[in-house]
Amino acid sequence: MTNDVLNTLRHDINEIDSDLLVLLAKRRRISHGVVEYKIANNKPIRDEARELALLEKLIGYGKSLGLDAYYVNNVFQTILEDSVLHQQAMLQKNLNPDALSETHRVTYLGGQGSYSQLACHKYFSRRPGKLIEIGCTSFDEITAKVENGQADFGLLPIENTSSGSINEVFDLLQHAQVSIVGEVTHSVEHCLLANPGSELSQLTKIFAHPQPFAQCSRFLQGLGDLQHETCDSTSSALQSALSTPNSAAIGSAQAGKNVGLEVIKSNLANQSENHSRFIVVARKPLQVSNQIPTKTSLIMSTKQQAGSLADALMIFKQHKINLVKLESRPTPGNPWEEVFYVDLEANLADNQVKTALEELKEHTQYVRILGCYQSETLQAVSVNS
Ligand SMILES: O=C(O)C(=O)C[C@]1(C(=O)O)C=C[C@@H](O)C=C1
Repeated sequence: MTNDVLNTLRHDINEIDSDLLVLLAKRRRISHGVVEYKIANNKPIRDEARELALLEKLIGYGKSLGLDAYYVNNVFQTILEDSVLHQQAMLQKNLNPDALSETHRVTYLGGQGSYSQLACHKYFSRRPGKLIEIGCTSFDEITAKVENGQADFGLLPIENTSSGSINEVFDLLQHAQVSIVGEVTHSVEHCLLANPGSELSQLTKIFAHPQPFAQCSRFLQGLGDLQHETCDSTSSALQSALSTPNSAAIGSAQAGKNVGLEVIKSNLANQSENHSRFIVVARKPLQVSNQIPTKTSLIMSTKQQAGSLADALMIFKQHKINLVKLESRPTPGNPWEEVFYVDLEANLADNQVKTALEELKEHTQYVRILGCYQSETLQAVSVNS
């Protein structure tokens, strides 16, 4: 095949890809129109029966065109997720017009290229407005700036599929005067990044935030006794790698490219599906529409007697409230006493939930609602193909 033939084929592919983008943008605009109907008619945003029918039809049609079911399903699940999350964000904006203003001042950990920045861009891409980014060097600084009004929102990583819960953030939530108003998950693809021309065998030192170190522990063990230097954020790890000979940093390929570092090894995380979940905090709670999947997070300490945690959890069962996360942390100043973090699939505006939370007070020493927010961890509909 000559170069000319390759160029022609690539030109054709480029045109098709552009056409696909035009169609995707058009589809998204139409889906925005559906929200108006759903607001006017108080219908849930998600219609799983419609999604299933749509996927089955598309998979069937795809087969007739020689496209396998797995491929078609994956592509359209992504499109549907985008559509649902955009619709939800629009509905929330409609319900909280003052709180979700045209300018979002957002604090997050690190600066250019940090995973928190990527998650921030993802979250606010669905919430149009001017984004003013405030990179911070600690989780405390992130919440302090929200508390004192220097920022409208703060983004905090709360858990990761490889390294588990981020305890520092759970502990911070015990005393921070903020409300959880949102969540976003972001896939974290760790790469080893070094100055151009560097080789793995020449490295003597690796810079990273403690989280990437934990999430890539198996790969790092395999490298032998290289020096590990922990940094405040991925952005500062990248800067250190840039200025230190024979060193590398752990970060995303995009972050490396932004500062002039090259990928010398990719897919470093212990789990191939490495995702982080971030919470979005604000000074005041937001109202959450009953038309969208909602989570409520709370902290509670139970009475110091046998069965008190089980009694507290039974209340959720009795009220048919699904518990999606339960985490325990020590209570500061009270050794061996635990405080429990609970995530529920529940909306605080729901009477059933209000009753359950009243009953919960009878079985606990202390309950504090951390926030009620739209759930962005969507369960995809499953298609038999
Ligand atoms: O058909 C609808 O009700 C829509 O809102 C559109 C759409 C889609 O993007 O296709 C989005 C969300 C629903 O869960 C189902 C389908």
